[in-house]
This record gives sequence, structure tokens and C-alpha cells, in this order.
Amino acid sequence: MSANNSPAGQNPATYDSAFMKACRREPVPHTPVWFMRQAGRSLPEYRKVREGTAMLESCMMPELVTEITLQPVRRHKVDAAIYFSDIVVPLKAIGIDLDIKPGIGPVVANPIRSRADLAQLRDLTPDDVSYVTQAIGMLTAELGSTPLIGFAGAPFTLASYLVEGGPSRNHEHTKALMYGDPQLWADLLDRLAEITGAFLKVQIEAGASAVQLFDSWVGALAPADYRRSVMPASQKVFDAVASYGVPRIHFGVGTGELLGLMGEAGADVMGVDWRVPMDEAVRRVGPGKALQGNLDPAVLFSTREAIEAKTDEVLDAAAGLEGHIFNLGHGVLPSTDPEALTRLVEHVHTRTAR
Ligand SMILES: Cc1c2[nH]c(c1CCC(=O)O)Cc1[nH]c(c(CCC(=O)O)c1C)Cc1[nH]c(c(CCC(=O)O)c1C)Cc1[nH]c(c(C)c1CCC(=O)O)C2
Repeated sequence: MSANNSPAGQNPATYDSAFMKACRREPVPHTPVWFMRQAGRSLPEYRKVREGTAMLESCMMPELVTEITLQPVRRHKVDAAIYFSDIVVPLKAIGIDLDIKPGIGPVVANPIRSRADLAQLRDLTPDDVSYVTQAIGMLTAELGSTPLIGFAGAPFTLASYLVEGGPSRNHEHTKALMYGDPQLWADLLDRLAEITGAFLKVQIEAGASAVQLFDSWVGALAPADYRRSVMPASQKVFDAVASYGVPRIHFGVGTGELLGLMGEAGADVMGVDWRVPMDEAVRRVGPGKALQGNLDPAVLFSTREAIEAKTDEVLDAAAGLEGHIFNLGHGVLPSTDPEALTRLVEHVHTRTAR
């Protein structure tokens, strides 16, 4: 039994934190803050511990993952940790030949473009990612009442790397497959939904308090194509973890036109990039969901006064909504001054203290 009202399956230590309350749209002592990509190259202590270890290799080292995940929590006093990993880790774990190239991103040796290529995608079992279970166990012990957010890439964004073979501006091969062979596309996304659902379950079972599904590049699609060709797979991922009752966050870049549909796919919290003001995002998402966002990460390169003014704009636009989690509109840019991030957390906490 726990001291609070945390339901079975949820971490009682983090249940009453500001972050978890905001996800549930309950009153909070202050607006909680965390940053996408808060762990990583903006921190000198990250660059130091990563020296000489390749990105994917580091994701499989539980002690290193634990240290890197904790670094921004210690330094910035953010309200949540995000598990240090990458969206391609579960694909690597089932044997896909891929690497993360510095300054480029994930690169896939044999892109998936035919039915025969689908055979590369076998089911993921907890044994494939035992280092994740191990690292999350270590992390939750260290984090105490600070929630750990687990995450995965959404089927469309994973498919875009697998089909293109790497990062892509126009997603031409991905769209060629989506429009040209709708059945193969649907089967590919369904396979990825199975893998992603299984991967999120591993993280929740290990102790993650919430999960975020990153559909970073789905903003490349029109709403009708999203609804027809992507939404069923994202829905399947959210359904796979629904019974745990942990908050499910959904986010993509440039998804202003998709916010309503992405919410409908099953999110409890919708992430918003900086292109849509929070008060407009509430109208697009509709009632019953918390919102996360949405300071332009490039604003952090401006003056202290400008950063505070732009932050206040976000807070004011979000003032009327139930459940606001402050975040950037996308990940921390690698050359961001970490002190600007620490000051930002402090500013949001002070200005929203109730
Ligand atoms: C699209 C995507 C990827 N990876 C991810 C996404 C979705 C989030 C988003 O939209 O930004 C998710 C991700 N990747 C990483 C995290 C860490 C957790 C956190 O947010 O702090 C998270 C949440 C670490 C990483 N993932 C990567 C790095 C940089 C590699 C390094 O530090 O050596 C980090 C810290 C590599 C990576 N991996 C990917 C890219 C585009 C890159 C950057 C390439 C580069 O600029 O070098 C694919």
C-alpha cells in the first residue's frame, strides 16, 4: 500500500509530483518543467562521460545511461527525467543493421522498401533490451520522487528512417511506399507498432512513470493521409500501454494541423511545437488532455530579457488550461548555454508558484 492514492501499477513515489499531477490535469504547486533532449551535448558533463563511446554503444551501458539521465536533473532541477536512449535502440535490439552517425543521425544499412525487407522486423522481447530494464531500475532508485519518462519513436517516424535509410528532408521514399503500396505500408507500420508497444511496456514495467511517443517527422503529412495511413498504428501503440494508466505523451514537429488527430490516437498529454500558441493548441486538441510545450529552442540564444519575455508569453497563453507542462517546442539545441536552461527552470517555477 502507498501513502497516496496511486493506483496499482503506478510508481507511488512519483505519483504526487507536480509533473504527474499536471499530466492528470490536477492542481499543481508550480508548472512543471522538463526539456526534450535535456540530456546531451549542451552539457559539458555529458560530453565528458561520452568521450570515446559511440552513441548506440552508450545506450546499452546501464551505469552510463543512469549518469547521463541524472545530469540534467541535478543541474537544472527539472521536474522530470527522460530516459537517455534513442528512438532507433529497439530496432538495433531486434537486429536491424543501423548506426547513429555523429552530426547526421540514424543511418540504416538495408532500407526497407519491399515485402521481403519486412522480414527484418521481428518481435521485440524484454530480453532483447535487458540493459533498459536494468538502467531504469537503477534510475528509479536514484530519482526518488522525480518521475522518469520512458519514450519510443512512433511508427511513422521509425518507418521514415527505415525506408529512407537515414534522415530525410522530403521523405520521398517513405511517401512513395505509403501511396504506392498501401498494404505493404500498413503492414510495415503495424509491425513497428507491435515493436514500439512492446518496448514501452518494458520501460513501464521497469518503473517509468510516464511515456512519450515521438512522431517527430509526421508533420510532413496532410491530415487525411495521417488519419488513413498513420493513425491506426499510433493508436495501436497507445492501446498497448493503456491498461497501465501511466500518462501517455505524444509529440511531433510542425504538427499544428494534426494536433486534434494525434490526440485522438490516444494521448493523455499533447506536445506542441512553437508554431501554435498554447491557447490555440487547446482549441485544436479539445478538452480532456493536458498540453506540453512550447518555447522555441532557438529563443535560448537570445538575451536573458528576451528569454523571459518569450517564456512569459508561453505561460500566459497556457494560463487558462488544465494541465500545462512547460517544455521547449523541440529538443535542446546542442550549442545552447546550459545556464540559460537552469535559469529558465527557475523562472517558470517562480512565476507559476501557487
Ligand atoms: C528523431 C529522433 C532521433 N532520436 C530521438 C528523436 C525524437 C526526438 C526529436 O524529435 O528530437 C529521440 C532522442 N534521442 C536522444 C534522446 C535523449 C533523451 C533526452 O531527450 O534527453 C531522445 C529523446 C539522444 C540522442 N540521440 C542522438 C544524440 C546525439 C549524438 C551524440 O550525442 O553523440 C543524442 C544525445 C543522435 C540522433 N538521433 C536522432 C537524431 C536526429 C540525432 C541527432 C544527430 C546529430 O545531430 O548528431 C533520431
